Amino acid sequence: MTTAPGTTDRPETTAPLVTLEDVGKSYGNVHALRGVNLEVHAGEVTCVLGDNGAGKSTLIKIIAGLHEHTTGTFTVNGIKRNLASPRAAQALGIATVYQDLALAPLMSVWRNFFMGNELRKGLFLDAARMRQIAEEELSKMGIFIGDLDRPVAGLSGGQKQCIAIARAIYFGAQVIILDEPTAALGVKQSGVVLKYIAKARDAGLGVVFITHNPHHAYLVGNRFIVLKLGRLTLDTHRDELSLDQLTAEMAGGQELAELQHELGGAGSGTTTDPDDRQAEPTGPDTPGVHDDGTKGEA
Ligand SMILES: Nc1ncnc2c1ncn2[C@@H]1O[C@H](COP(=O)(O)OP(=O)(O)OP(=O)(O)O)[C@@H](O)[C@H]1O
Repeated sequence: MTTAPGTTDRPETTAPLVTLEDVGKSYGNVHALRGVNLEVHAGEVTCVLGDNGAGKSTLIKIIAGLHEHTTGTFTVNGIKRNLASPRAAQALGIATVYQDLALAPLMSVWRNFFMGNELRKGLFLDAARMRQIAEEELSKMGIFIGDLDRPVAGLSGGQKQCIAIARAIYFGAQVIILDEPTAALGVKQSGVVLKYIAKARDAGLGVVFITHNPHHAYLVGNRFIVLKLGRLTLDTHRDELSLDQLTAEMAGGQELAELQHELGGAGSGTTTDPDDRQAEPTGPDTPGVHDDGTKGEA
């Protein structure tokens, strides 16, 4: 399985590739993001965790050039930006691998690898060169697919994610944003993808890894931010955070504790009447959750 990032060194002497400072985004009167800070450093994985509706997609879309932020500053390589399109983001070395991958299922592996960047020899596609480069690049990343003429539809979800990641790296990404790349995968395939995330990190890219899964995040992450209803509820470095703490944060420690109290009284009928709290058990604290409900040890 993927090894956790080997060092706790923080290469913060290098300037961040991407910085968001106090960034907000509103859709009309819906505040999807407020006051978000985030840094993406070369050779690090920044994990963005959060429940449905937390604002993860909005955050990706700002960095990927799909939406402009409404407040705060967004900086790429030290220059303030408001990216007008995904092409503008790509030109700055920011690549995004979406869940649906934008692969053409019936086309071959090598055609997909070069999709939109085809090599030509005169008027014709230079199929031999594209096939050869795709093979070399995939094997550099330790991805062995066999026959690159086969359509990508026949590949596993993990292999498809890896092709999309390798393609982004080959075409010059410095920052790669991965939108829940393990969400639809089983344990084994998730492991394959996590390995390539670690490889991209070790190759010096700045990786933004969006996920619901704290276990996956903790295997490869250097920095962790948790979003809840558009605000940051956690922003920390790996050496200041245990997996248990990250899991508790994701599970919504306080809410879970409250829910557990409510459900604990289910035998006498579920009620949220505050007067009923007198009947709550006065035994030991809820396992796994501290009084403040956030960073308990399981
Ligand atoms: N185009 C839009 N117009 C209006 N509201 C939007 C739009 N896009 C997102 N929102 C709202 O912004 C908030 C954050 O949504 P967002 O999709 O960024 O969350 P998310 O964390 O990616 O959720 P999920 O994991 O379900 O994709 C939600 O309340 C959502 O309804």
